[in-house]
Amino acid sequence: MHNDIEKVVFSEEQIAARVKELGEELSRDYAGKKPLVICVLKGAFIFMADLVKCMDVPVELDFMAVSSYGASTKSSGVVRIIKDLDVSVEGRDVLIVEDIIDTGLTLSYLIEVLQGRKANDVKVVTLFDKPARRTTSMEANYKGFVLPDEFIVGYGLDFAEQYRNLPYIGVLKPEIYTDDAK
Ligand SMILES: O=P(O)(O)OC[C@H]1O[C@H](OP(=O)(O)OP(=O)(O)O)[C@H](O)[C@@H]1O
Ligand code: HPA
Ligand SMILES: [Mg+2]
Repeated sequence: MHNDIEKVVFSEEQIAARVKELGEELSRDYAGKKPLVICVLKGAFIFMADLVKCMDVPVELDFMAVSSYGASTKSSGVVRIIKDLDVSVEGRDVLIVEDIIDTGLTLSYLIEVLQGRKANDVKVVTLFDKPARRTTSMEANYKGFVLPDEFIVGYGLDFAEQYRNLPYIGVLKPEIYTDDAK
């Protein structure tokens, strides 16, 4: 285990098992369709890679980068598009892949943008959901795990751009956070 980690919340094996279940559910629901699967960078990159390997339908992939957290554990409340999609979503069945829904600001912004671009259907799959911190009415269509109000890292999720490569989900030791801990 990494020295900065206080405890492991989900092991690599627990995550893999849940991702497989989500992939199977999505394969059933998208049977006969060709969804445009959108990865919300950077946090969702590992989840997206593992999830689409468990989806047994033809998928097209694209990537979008949005950011609201910077080097803090709290959302700035301002969502910025850093990298836009390469393809048009008009008339497409879009599946947004997120690592985590916290305040819901990132996703409510993204959904509004994609609906404004006339997607046929916009659904959301998130690996983690922290409903206690919601400031919007955002609800995912598919979710992996529901979490208490704890800042997590690993499996794509960062604190100040670190720890994304940990294969498990963990909570950092309190001394790792600087000014905005808890
Ligand atoms: O529901 P919210 O409060 O909006 O928080 C969730 C979003 O915040 C994180 O991204 P971040 O903006 O930190 O960028 P990153 O994916 O590059 O880490 C996370 O990956 C989600 O996209
Ligand atoms: O718990 C979290 N960890 C990492 N990034 C995040 N962005 C929102 N919530 C989190
Ligand atoms: Mg992040």
